[in-house]
Amino acid sequence: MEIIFGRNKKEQLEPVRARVTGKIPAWLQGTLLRNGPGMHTVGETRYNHWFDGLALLHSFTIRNGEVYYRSKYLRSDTYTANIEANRIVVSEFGTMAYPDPCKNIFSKAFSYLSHTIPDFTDNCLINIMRCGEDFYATTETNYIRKINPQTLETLEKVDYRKYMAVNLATSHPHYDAAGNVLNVGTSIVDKGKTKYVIFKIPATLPGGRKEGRSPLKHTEVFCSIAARSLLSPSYYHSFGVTENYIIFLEQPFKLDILKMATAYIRGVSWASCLAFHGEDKTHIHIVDRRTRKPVLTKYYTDPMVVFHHVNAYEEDGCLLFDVIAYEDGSLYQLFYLANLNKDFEENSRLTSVPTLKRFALPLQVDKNAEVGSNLIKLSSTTARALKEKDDQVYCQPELLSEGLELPRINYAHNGKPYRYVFAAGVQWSPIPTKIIKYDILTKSSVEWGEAHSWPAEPLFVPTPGAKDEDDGIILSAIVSTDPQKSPFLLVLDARTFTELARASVDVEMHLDIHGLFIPDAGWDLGKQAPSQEEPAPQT
Ligand SMILES: CC1=C(/C=C/C(C)=C/C=C/C(C)=C/C=O)C(C)(C)CCC1
Ligand SMILES: [Fe+2]
Repeated sequence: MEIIFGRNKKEQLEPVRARVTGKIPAWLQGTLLRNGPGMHTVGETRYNHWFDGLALLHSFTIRNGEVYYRSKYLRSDTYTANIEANRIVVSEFGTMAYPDPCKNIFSKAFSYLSHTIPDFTDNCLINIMRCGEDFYATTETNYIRKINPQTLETLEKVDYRKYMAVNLATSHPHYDAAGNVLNVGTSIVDKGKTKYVIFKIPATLPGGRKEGRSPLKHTEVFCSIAARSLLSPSYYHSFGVTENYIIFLEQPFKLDILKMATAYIRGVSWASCLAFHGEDKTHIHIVDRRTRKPVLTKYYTDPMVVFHHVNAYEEDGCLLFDVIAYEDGSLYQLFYLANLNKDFEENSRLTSVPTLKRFALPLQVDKNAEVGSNLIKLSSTTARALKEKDDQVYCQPELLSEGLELPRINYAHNGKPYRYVFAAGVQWSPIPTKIIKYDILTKSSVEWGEAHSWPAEPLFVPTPGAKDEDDGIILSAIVSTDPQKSPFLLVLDARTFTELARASVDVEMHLDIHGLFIPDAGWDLGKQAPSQEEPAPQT
């Protein structure tokens, strides 16, 4: 297992042609571009956590039934500094690094005092974001790196702080029909306040694109939500949107800012500054996209930890949202490389199973409704929302399914009613062994799995002109634990989950995290996202 997780992967700079068996649909032309950690050892030094590894971009270009694979390390400043020093010199999630080993405790104290909130890494290893014509590798810090999606070359380093006060931002943005990006970041102790900042990056610029003009310069703050605590904002990995609302969970999985400010001098990692507070609630914030203001009702639910929102939509005056929830914050613990060794089956047992849960929130709370009454009258869900005193609403979710992670949907249904969740199947271990299509309507699922095969996040690509939600294909990169078996790109019929084709490559492929598909014939943005351009704010 160590071998698969922790061994440094070689780049495949020249595109290699894959061996295709089966038949790739003729309409499927484009590039599957994905990101994930590929190098965990630099010289004699080794990262502690799988999320620390240096970003390795890889792509499968599908053209006329053929598939070409290539990969390249993101030339982040972090990568360059590490390679030049031949050791890890930049801190990551689970590894604190010291650029100058000769520094004594006094100079360490000085660098701590001069950087209360330190300069974070630009090792953007989690996802790929599309911003108009441009593509960026993303992580959760204030940095993103522009990349060339064809050659996988690394371009500009973008610091979100140039455009707004955010120290962290998710690697799971949403896109509207026009391709505008909506994302959330955390602004830590800025002008005495800690806030969750919802921001928008326009896809296009007024007057069109000209050399040197970036849509990022036109980033605007859409709405801010004050954190409940100045020094312990919640950690979050994604958020949800419907046509008219944004859903943000302020969960009891929190970053301790004082611990972070002293982590460097104490010699501990950022990960050690994250903690689950089982005694706290999960606060559900709803922002109205039309007014750009938070809804005043105080919705909350039991303590939980959510990394991935699946989808959300509005139905009969209610807001429904689906998430993959855990009962504690133990998931990230399992990805320490020390646990991902040959005994990983015993070491890496999830203490809480990822559970697909549906929440339903009443958008209007009847003033005359009795305290304790259920405000949800929908026949489509058993989720409840109990009225409490002082504008408070306690939400009890419906449990839909267990053992799903890395959820994807047909993005044309994002923010709208939908039926299917495509996800990786995980049970007691965090490693996916199957790909699942879960049908929310019938509460049934179909699966794809093969011995020794670990699938990556399954991505849905719609058939051109498709009417049905599941009319399309699923793409997933499959890595094998059997050294005799080459990794391959799997192409499934999304309707039946039968294999249409596989494209095998004789390379040592890494396990990746997230990515996107770029169709060759331009990206018809209108078909990728459902909602319309936001109206001007009403002030
Ligand atoms: C470096 C760094 C961070 C990195 C977090 C990362 C890298 C998270 C990865 C999460 C993944 C891959 C989740 C998958 O579901 C923090 C904690 C935001 C804050 C401090 C600096
Ligand atoms: Fe994610």
